[in-house]
Amino acid sequence: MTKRGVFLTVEGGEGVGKSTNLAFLTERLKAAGIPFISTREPGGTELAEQIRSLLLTPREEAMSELTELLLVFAARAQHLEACIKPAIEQGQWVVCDRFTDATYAYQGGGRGLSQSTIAQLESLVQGELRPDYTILLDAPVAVGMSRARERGELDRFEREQQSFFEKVRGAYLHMAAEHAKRYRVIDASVELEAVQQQLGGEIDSIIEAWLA
Ligand SMILES: Nc1ncnc2c1ncn2[C@@H]1O[C@H](COP(=O)(O)OP(=O)(O)OP(=O)(O)O)[C@@H](O)[C@H]1O
Ligand SMILES: Cc1cn([C@H]2C[C@H](O)[C@@H](COP(=O)(O)O)O2)c(=O)[nH]c1=O
Repeated sequence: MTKRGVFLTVEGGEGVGKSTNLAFLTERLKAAGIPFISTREPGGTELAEQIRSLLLTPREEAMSELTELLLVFAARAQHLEACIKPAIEQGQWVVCDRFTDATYAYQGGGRGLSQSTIAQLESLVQGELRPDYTILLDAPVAVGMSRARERGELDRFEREQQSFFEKVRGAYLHMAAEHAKRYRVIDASVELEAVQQQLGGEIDSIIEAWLA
C-alpha cells in the first residue's frame, strides 16, 4: 500500500513571505527526494484560478461577505477533488500556499463571519481532511504590507484597512495556540536568511517524522 503524502500548508498575512518561503520548503523536499506538488489557494486548478481572479480583482460592485465565503469554498472544492486529494493518496506531499485557516482568518477574523458557518462549509467541502502541518509566517501588519506595496498594484484584499489585517493576524495567532500540535510559528519579521534558518529546522523535523 502507498504511504499517504503529507498535507502541509503555509499561512500568514499579506506580504509576510509565503511564496518566497514555499519555494525554499520545496527545495528542501526535492533535496530529500520526496515527491511533492506545490499549489495555492484560492486557485490551484484552471477553474479555481478563475474563481481566484473573481475574488482578487478590485471592482466597483461590493462583494458581499457571504459571496466571498462561498467563492472561497467553491474554489477549494474544485482544488481538493482535482488536485489535493489525488496527490496525497498517490503518496505525494502537497505544499499549499494558504488553505481553510485563511478562511477562518480573513472571512472569520477579518470580515466577522461566524466560526460555525465556516465550520459547516469546511465539513461539507473537506469531510475529515485537514492539513497535517501548518507553518504560520508571522510578522507585524506594517512589515508585511510594506513588502506587499513594494511589489506593485494592490489586489482587492490588500486594499483593506490596517484594522482588518490586525484582526486577520490575531485570528491566525489564536488558531496557532489552539492547534499547537499542527502549527509551527515562524518569526517572519526578520531578514530572510534568519527566517529560513527557523524554517529549515521545522521542515527537517517534519521530514524525519514522515520517514521514520
Ligand atoms: N524576510 C524577508 N525580509 C525582507 N523581504 C522579504 C522577506 N521575505 C519576503 N520578502 C520580500 O517581500 C515581498 C513579499 O514576499 P512574498 O511574495 O513571498 O510574500 P507573500 O506572503 O507570498 O505575499 P502575498 O500574501 O501578497 O501573496 C517579496 O518582494 C519578497 O522578496
Ligand atoms: C485561501 C483564502 C485566501 N483569502 C485571501 C487572502 C489573500 O488576500 C488572497 C490570496 O492572495 P495571496 O497573494 O495568495 O496571498 O485571498 C481569503 O480571504 N480566504 C481564503 O480562504
